Amino acid sequence: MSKHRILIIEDDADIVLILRLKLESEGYEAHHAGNAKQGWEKIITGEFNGVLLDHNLPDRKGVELLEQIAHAYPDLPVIFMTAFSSVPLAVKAMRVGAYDYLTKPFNLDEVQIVLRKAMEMKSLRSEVNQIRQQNRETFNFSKIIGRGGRMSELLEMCRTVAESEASSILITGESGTGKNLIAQAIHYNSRRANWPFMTITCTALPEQLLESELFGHEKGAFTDAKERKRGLFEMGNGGTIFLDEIGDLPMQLQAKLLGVLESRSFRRVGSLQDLAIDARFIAATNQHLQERIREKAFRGDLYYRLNVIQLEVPALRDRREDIPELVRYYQTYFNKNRRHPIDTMCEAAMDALIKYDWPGNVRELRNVIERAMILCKGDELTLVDLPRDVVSHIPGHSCLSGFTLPADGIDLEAVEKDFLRQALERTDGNQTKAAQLLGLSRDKMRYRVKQL
Ligand SMILES: Nc1ncnc2c1ncn2[C@@H]1O[C@H](COP(=O)(O)OP(=O)(O)OP(=O)(O)O)[C@@H](O)[C@H]1O
Repeated sequence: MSKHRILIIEDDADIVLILRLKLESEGYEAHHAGNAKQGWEKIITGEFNGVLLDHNLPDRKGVELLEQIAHAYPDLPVIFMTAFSSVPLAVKAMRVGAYDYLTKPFNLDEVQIVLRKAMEMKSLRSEVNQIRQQNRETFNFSKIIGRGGRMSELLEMCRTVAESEASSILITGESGTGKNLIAQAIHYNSRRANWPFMTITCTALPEQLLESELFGHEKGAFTDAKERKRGLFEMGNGGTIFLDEIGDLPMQLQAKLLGVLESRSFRRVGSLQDLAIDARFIAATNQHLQERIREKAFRGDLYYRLNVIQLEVPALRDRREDIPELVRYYQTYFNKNRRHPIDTMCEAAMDALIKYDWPGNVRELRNVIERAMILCKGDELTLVDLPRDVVSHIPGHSCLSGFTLPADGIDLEAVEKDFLRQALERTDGNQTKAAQLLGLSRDKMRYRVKQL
């Protein structure tokens, strides 16, 4: 690991020497500038991890240079040093962007502690920025596949909603249609992107646990509450709270959630103090909430409160035009783990996928492609690589070849040879075209012709 480079901007040679020795003994690479002009020149030409900046420099006040550095290099931690224990000056330095301050005469251990914390903060900050960047890429709208009419309309709406201030959104659609994906894309493309995206599945927990997951609790609020716990509402403050399977939220919690949405505040279980919340709520369900309202299992008022904006994700069978693009997307995706890529799918197999009803929607399609890529022996996905359910709707699926086995059987090798010969005759010996007629890869065709 390379050493952290620290720049000392200080005109007092004794202090520079002491600092230099201390920094070098702690494994830093120490550099020095004797005035503000030199210091600035070094900063713009060298990659520093931190700066120790004195206030009383011969050519300029340190705090002025600090302001300039903080403006141009907001991620560079500057530790401000002043000879006097001047509280107003230290406050000013912190206000204009110092990471911390030291008053002279300082204890060298203190210098080391402050520097170490600054380096940790800098590396955490760059890690956070990297994760944020990755999330923005992963949850970009362009990663949601489907350019057919219904999907592009929906995605357009999602983009608009993401940029808006809409405080509650309801996403409906069958299981596996991509509600989760859409909720995350909305968050990471909104002004809340740098704040948390908190998610909870309302079916996953018994009522009391769910309540404390959402609201948090005070120490002693119930028997198992050994410590104070921050809930999802508190941790997601500033960001987005995604309530998946909202249709299964117990009635009592529905009333409490409605209270939170209306008052924009909540209380930890066992507390009397209201805490303000500024978050966007996205709820998702694969149930017909209006039916649940009729069954008295869901509150109408909560439904209307959540339903300010409703995004309805179509089932895959209602947007079959997107299937080829999704297949290509997942083939490319699963190719990443393979030594020999499988880039194509025969027409008959694609046709079967387009005609299938996809009760599990995109999730099921993804699994089907993943399985097919594992089972496939050639360089193209074919009907035999698809699960029985998916091909069962093809007429005569039990004999995908379209030929029924005669009662007294056949000579399989003779039949195979015969078909190979017929295919080659029909294509004037062109093996590539003959392979296509037989639904074979070129390699398989070549192998069989050799055997013939
Ligand atoms: N349009 C899409 N493009 C690419 N991948 C998608 C798309 N829609 C869904 N997926 C993928 O399908 C899988 C299921 O999606 P997701 O979990 O978002 O569905 P869901 O509607 O929230 O399901 P459930 O109701 O079961 O929670 C995920 O792997 C997701 O990445």
